[in-house]
Amino acid sequence: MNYKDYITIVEDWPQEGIRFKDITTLMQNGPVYKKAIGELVTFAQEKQADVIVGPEARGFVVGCPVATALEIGFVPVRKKGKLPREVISCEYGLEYGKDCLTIHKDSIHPGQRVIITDDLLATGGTIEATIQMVEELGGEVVGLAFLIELAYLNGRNKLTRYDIFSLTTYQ
Ligand SMILES: O=P(O)(O)OC[C@H]1O[C@H](OP(=O)(O)OP(=O)(O)O)[C@H](O)[C@@H]1O
Ligand SMILES: Nc1ncnc2[nH]cnc12
Repeated sequence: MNYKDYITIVEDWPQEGIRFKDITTLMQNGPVYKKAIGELVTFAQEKQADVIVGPEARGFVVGCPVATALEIGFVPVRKKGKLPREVISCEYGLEYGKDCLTIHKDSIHPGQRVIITDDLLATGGTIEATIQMVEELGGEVVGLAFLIELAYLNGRNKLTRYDIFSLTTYQ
């Protein structure tokens, strides 16, 4: 399966110079979406994940189906001001801008094996911030799983301690 056939590249969006990888066209194709999620499920299963963590918003469309397939929990990481109970937070930089992520303080139990999922690894800022919060709560990050990796932004270099799985890579 060549997943790139189902991902749409949008030039100069959301700003000039960015080649945006739009996964909505992949998600619209039921069998392809299912196959993509299935590959991430296999990775999470091999890693014996206890819980899946995913950052808003596209991390949800990847992480939630993986969690339900494995019958394990899903923990949302959200942008500041969205989670209703006590949180810890972490600032991070993006390919286009910067932001602050949060996670509920009681969402991860010490020693839990955590897989972090997202649609795309770019600079690695989002995942680095997510890892920092999961580890602060005592979780063990046993793997990182993506649909897409943008190799030219070198996100991997920030994440050398972790096992990374990506379905398709753009050079
Ligand atoms: O590796 P990085 O440089 O951190 O970039 C990758 C992140 O950027 C995008 O999310 P975005 O913050 O645009 O939010 P969205 O999912 O709500 O669209 C994408 O879904 C990843 O989470
Ligand atoms: N080029 C890109 N396409 C889609 N999502 C992104 N998130 C960060 N960079 C991105």
